[in-house]
Amino acid sequence: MTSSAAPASLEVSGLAFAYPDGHQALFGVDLTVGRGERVALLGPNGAGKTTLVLHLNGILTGGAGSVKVAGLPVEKRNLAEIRRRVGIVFQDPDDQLFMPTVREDVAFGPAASGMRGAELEARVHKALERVGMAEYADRPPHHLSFGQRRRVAVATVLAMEPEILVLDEPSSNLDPASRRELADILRALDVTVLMVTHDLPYALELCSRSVILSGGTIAADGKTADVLADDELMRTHRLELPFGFDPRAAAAKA
Ligand SMILES: Nc1ncnc2c1ncn2[C@@H]1O[C@H](COP(=O)(O)OP(=O)(O)OP(=O)(O)O)[C@@H](O)[C@H]1O
Repeated sequence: MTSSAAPASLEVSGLAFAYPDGHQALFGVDLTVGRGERVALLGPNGAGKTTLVLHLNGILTGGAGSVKVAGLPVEKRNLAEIRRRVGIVFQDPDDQLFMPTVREDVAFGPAASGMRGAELEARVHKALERVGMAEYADRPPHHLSFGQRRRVAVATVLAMEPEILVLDEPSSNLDPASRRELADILRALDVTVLMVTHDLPYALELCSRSVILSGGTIAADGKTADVLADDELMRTHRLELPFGFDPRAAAAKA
């Protein structure tokens, strides 16, 4: 990288972390995600994926190594700015939606950062448009379907115009049509994406690059079709494709 190039969206270096009970969940993780990349973070249960994600916006701190978001270190003194830059969409949209209307939920983050008036209104409208939910702005979130609530949860994060969008199991509990609609929405975004998922076809559909985290270390990092087609790698890390799914053929068709 030349000195004039923009810093990567995410640079994790040598990140190691043990929980207070002594359980070591990460052992020296290195991961760089360039601006505009969409990367799937795969791995079996207990691999350390959530632990890694919780370090990206400083919910967890205190381990060894470093995390930088667009060049800014994730440290206590920077947390307000880091939380603006790292948008995490959790698996359950109801963890993120708590206001009386969709509009107020999407406005909450930018308003908390001091945005007001027409600028705030425009920001909210743009975020809702990006997820195809502008016409639902005045609805209470609990009157929406699960898939619609997930899209609004994505909008609450997009409204902060984050450097990186982190999605935890974005396809979970979605019917096939909602799953496809969300994929179209995510593909159309011009934002860096890190997607944690057990849904391997969805990873292939959305992310050209996949990283396997297993036992707290990075076990593979490459083109998604190549990672998924490596039977031994997949078996070793307890990753299973749906019966009959051929990742190379699916990638060629996409
Ligand atoms: N608060 C905690 N205290 C102690 N150990 C924890 C804590 N949270 C998670 N762990 C342990 O750390 C390891 C990594 O957990 P983590 O939740 O990061 O895995 P994961 O890859 O996100 O798993 P999953 O796919 O099941 O969500 C696991 O062994 C887990 O039991």
